[in-house]
Amino acid sequence: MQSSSMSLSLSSPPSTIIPAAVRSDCSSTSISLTPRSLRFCGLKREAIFGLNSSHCSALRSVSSVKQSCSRSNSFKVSALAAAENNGAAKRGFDYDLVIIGAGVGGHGAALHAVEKGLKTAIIEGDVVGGTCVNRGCVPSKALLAVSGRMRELQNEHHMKAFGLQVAGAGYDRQGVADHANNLASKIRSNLTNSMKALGVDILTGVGTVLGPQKVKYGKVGAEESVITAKDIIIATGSIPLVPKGIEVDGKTVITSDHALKLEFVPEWIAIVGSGYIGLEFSDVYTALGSEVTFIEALDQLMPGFDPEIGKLAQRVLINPRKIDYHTGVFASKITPAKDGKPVIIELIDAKTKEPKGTLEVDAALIATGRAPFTEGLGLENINVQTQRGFIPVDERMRVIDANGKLVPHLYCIGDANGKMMLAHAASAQGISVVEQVSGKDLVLNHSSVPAACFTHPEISMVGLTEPQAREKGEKEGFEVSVAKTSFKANTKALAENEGEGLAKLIYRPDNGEILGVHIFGLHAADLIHEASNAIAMGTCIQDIKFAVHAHPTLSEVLDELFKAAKVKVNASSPVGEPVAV
Ligand SMILES: Cc1cc2nc3c(=O)[nH]c(=O)nc-3n(C[C@H](O)[C@H](O)[C@H](O)COP(=O)(O)OP(=O)(O)OC[C@H]3O[C@@H](n4cnc5c(N)ncnc54)[C@H](O)[C@@H]3O)c2cc1C
Ligand SMILES: NC(=O)c1ccc[n+]([C@@H]2O[C@H](COP(=O)([O-])OP(=O)(O)OC[C@H]3O[C@@H](n4cnc5c(N)ncnc54)[C@H](O)[C@@H]3O)[C@@H](O)[C@H]2O)c1
Repeated sequence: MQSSSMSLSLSSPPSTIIPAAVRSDCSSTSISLTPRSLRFCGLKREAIFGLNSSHCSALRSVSSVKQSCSRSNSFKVSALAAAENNGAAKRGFDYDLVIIGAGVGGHGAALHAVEKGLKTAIIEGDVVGGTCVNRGCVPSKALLAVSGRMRELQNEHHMKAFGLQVAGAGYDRQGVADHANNLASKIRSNLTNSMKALGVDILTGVGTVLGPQKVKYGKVGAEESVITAKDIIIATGSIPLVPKGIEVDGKTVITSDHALKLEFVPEWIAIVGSGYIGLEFSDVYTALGSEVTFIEALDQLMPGFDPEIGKLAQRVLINPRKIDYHTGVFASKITPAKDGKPVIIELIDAKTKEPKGTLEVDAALIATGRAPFTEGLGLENINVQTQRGFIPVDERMRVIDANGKLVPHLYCIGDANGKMMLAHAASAQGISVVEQVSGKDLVLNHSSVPAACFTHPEISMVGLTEPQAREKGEKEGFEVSVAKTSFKANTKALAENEGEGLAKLIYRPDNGEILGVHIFGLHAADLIHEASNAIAMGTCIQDIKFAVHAHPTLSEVLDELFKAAKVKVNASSPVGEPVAV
């Protein structure tokens, strides 16, 4: 069984390297560069790609915004030129770049490749958009948008506090399901059209790596075509992981693939796993009237989150809702409902494996993690062995073979490499590969990649949890401090009657380096980017605390947070050689 340990905490962040081109672009300059000016100057891509504190000083000087902006214009020109002549690959290959898998990772890589002037093809064996668009982020966020509104309309106390009267809220299940499905279709065609418009060749069928720089594609059993490419990216994603002993019938025992279709709303549903998928669906189901029972193998709910944030989330998202839970237990056997009998779940103690009783429920959602999808990829043709199912890669997403050697010109991004199973991480990894094959060494700093759980309220995070930071501090010999601010003191949150929330900063008091930020509260998923961008750009607390925030906004929660940190007087910024973060 694949464990669910493919969570954020286990990914090993690579060393961060300042790209040579950025170093030299920045060194001849004299004006101050803010995040906003970076964005206007076409440097954003480099900026978000993990420049850490050591790069503060390099980025603080750029010759002139005007000069840099003309650089940005020339990027645009080259993108247009590339779209017009996506027909001439270099050095006798059919393509400069072939991507296998048109999920968000493949899509992000394809668009960037065209911008860089690469003749690009993408091979898709199913539908464009992959998990995120068709069976993941997009439809789930449509359901969560509905659950957020239902929750609000049903909360009489909340409405009364505004002076509002609502006569009772109801929903049409098919209407809700249609909203999710329509959104997925819309985003899928947006993605397809964006690639077509830029001249990416979309090839249909299963892609198989035949050898270095050679791929075949086509329908299994039908005629297949062979193409060559200077570089190949594998972006084949993942599928739901169903532990042994669990029988999924797609009706009463389901995975997220089925749940997103919302074919029925059970009165009582057991959710196996209290990670991202479990939590988000508990928000949806309880808002639509279901009772939920969590079954979680570890000793606490939401084990992947910072423990303090997890505790608060439990107080707000679990305890007051129609949710109960069993922790420290495995669902060892699940039998779907049949012949008038309910779904039967057999529980065992996660440590001793002793039986822990049986549950009878209307439905069970299996949310125990995701397994990488590498079937039919032909990894044996290039001597690559998966590790726990994942394709092994180095920090530059270069594929490593069974002998520990790099496979030339072969990369793997997104869920299939298991570094960070998030849509934006897949896309960012793809962009970093395209930069590399275009001659710029750009390594994604995974510690700067934010994550969010879209419950009501939301949870977001970037970097290390407090226990992880303390462990690192102990090992490397630095002190760790924590600062916190509450949403209760924020005018905008109070105006919205949403004062329940906490932001937590984990940092080094000796030099002001931000190690992690965790937020629970209204719009936490949007608020986290100030912190993640600060980590990516190496902005230290002693600098960011002077940034100005509009009043009254939720962003003032972070303003207060950075101001609450106690960085030692005369702390030197962690400037120096590029370091691993
Ligand atoms: C319910 C749910 C909600 C989620 N919500 C979020 C969220 O809110 N935010 C977030 O960041 N992430 C979220 N995720 C995770 C996110 O969906 C994934 O991290 C992301 O889709 C990974 O992208 P990818 O490109 O690596 O793979 P995928 O999106 O899985 O795409 C892989 C593509 O490759 C194709 N393929 C596979 N093998 C082959 C082959 N041999 N030849 C040709 N094509 C092939 C597949 O058909 C698929 O289209 C969610 C996931 C789920 C399940
Ligand atoms: N908002 C988002 O960004 C978002 C939303 C949904 C999914 N995702 C991505 O999808 C991936 C999969 O999500 P997920 O929630 O399935 O996985 P997860 O790894 O987040 O959580 C799985 C949970 O299941 C528990 N578990 C595993 N096996 C079990 C068993 N047999 N019995 C009981 N409990 C068990 C684990 O301890 C863990 O708490 C995640 O890695 C996440 O990155 C992201």
